[in-house]
Amino acid sequence: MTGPTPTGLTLQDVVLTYPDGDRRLTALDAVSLHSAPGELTAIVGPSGSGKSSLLAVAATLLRPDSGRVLVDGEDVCGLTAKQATALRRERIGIVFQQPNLLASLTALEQLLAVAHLRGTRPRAARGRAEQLLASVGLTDGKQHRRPHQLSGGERQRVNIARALFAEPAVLLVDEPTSALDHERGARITDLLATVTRTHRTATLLVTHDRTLLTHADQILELVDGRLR
Ligand SMILES: Nc1ncnc2c1ncn2[C@@H]1O[C@H](COP(=O)(O)OP(=O)(O)OP(=O)(O)O)[C@@H](O)[C@H]1O
Repeated sequence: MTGPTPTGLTLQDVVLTYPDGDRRLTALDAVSLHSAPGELTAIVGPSGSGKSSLLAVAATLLRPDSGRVLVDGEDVCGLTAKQATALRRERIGIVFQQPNLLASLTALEQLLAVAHLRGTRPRAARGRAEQLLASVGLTDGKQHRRPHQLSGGERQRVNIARALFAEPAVLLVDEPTSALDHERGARITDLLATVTRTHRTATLLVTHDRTLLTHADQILELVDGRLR
């Protein structure tokens, strides 16, 4: 590529196919996009259009058949499984549809578990975890509650704070509001826009609900694996 190395997340001509009987199904068909640090990019599209596949490729969970995925200018498609795991831990925050929190841990402990995996010193980790939870609105003792003692929206906030713990360059978010009513969904999308700006993440947000996208910097539509 010519010019300066792009920061944030870049996909170049990404093709992804799945086995489909004796043929192959093309889930992503020459997809190119760029999301800069501090930019919220929304991906919308009907069921089966390839949204989850796109996030999986961006997360290095699936390797594309061809094309390139760059995180802060580094091509991540050729990484070994071990390198890809390290990249996800250090550079990529992932927020799944259903908050996959550990039932026995409090909100604070969910973040401290990440800190432990990363080898962050306990005192520094605790301060940072408390600050992050406060920044997503979890104060007044809620940081000491377990998932079943929190609302769906609050659980999703813990999920977002946890994904931000490593100060990732890229934040990937898959239908974060599907289990929430419209108002709570809108507040989560507002929060994602705010953290994208303050943490300077290149954020990809997959959603089917266009009414939640008032804060997106770009909205890309995926149809049959192609971006429009
Ligand atoms: N593991 C797989 N093996 C074979 N085909 C798959 C696999 N995963 C997804 N597909 C197919 O790839 C296409 C894209 O699927 P994908 O899950 O990325 O779509 P999506 O836009 O996220 O859909 P939804 O909104 O319903 O979650 C679909 O035709 C789907 O059937």
